[in-house]
Amino acid sequence: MSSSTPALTVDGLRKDFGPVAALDGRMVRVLHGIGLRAEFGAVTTLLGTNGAGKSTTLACAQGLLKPDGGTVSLLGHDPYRAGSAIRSRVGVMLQDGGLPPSVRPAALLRHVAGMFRAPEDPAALMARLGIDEFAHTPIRRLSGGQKQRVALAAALVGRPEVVFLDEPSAGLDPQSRQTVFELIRELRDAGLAIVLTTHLMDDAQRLSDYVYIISGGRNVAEGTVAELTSHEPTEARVLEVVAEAPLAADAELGAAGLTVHPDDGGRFRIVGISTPAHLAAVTAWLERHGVLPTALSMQPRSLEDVFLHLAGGSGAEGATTGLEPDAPVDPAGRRTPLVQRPNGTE
Ligand SMILES: Nc1ncnc2c1ncn2[C@@H]1O[C@H](COP(=O)(O)OP(=O)(O)OP(=O)(O)O)[C@@H](O)[C@H]1O
Repeated sequence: MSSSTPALTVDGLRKDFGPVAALDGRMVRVLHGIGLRAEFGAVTTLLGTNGAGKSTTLACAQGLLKPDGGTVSLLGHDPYRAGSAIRSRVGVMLQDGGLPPSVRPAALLRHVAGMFRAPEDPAALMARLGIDEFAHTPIRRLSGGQKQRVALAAALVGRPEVVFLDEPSAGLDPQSRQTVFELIRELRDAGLAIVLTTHLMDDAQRLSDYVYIISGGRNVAEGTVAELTSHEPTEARVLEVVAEAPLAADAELGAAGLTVHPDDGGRFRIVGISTPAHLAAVTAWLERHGVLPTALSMQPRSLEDVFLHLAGGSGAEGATTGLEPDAPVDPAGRRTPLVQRPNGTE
């Protein structure tokens, strides 16, 4: 990343919600000291499971929510207090769009463009994003993916310096997703700071210059995709063996740190980190069982492998690190499981 002043700096960000009636009126802490930087000319991604705290972090970074601790600097200002001083320089695409249902996309984009001194040409933006096909249909009649494209256009029409995109590919078909990705890369190349959230590994891996993985309202890892997927040389590659033989699971392989994934077609895959010891364990096991694999490969570790490892080996959807993100806050600021009662509240 460049050494110039970042577009966005977040340090030690804390956010509490409540009081929550279901928790006897206690507050819940959802952000526990999040830190991040977003540079101009880069796509910075907040990657996390549902409920990790991505949207809350973005809302604080945009000045929509007041932090309960820590600092946020957006274009050199505290966004919560700066108001109009920075609003025209920031584009925001919210989850669920927040679009007025009875307005038509063309009218909406012309209206939003009219609020800025040097906006994009709404017609050109609509053509680029394929909105012209439904430019005169009321927003409430549009599909989720069509609304998503209108929301993106509304975020970009003012020619912002920083753009916040919350789950930008949600609901898009593959072609629209490709168009949106190309546009995001172009904006990045034109020098904009792009901050996006996603829980989709593929989006993060394809788009990001720098990734912050957050879980339970905390930073758990950060780096470029290359750094995150390869900074541990011994864990940089994933070992995969495919064989056509009925097999469910194997304790011997499990003990060696390898997992067996059967599929419907009677094949199975043995997956693990490609250390020499694992390779030796697998080949010895194959020999003992008289199985000749149809494929044996060592692949680069993907962002998903890193993420699942950090999230405790469960699926990306709903993976946790052991404590729920909205667990109550104890007096010392530590999260506690929901079943336990803290002695006090904040
Ligand atoms: N107003 C609120 N009151 C209480 N809890 C809230 C409130 N807003 C968010 N939360 C909780 O804060 C946590 C973080 O929510 P947030 O929307 O930031 O997560 P996220 O990572 O963006 O998730 P998703 O991918 O599902 O959008 C969640 O547990 C959520 O239930």
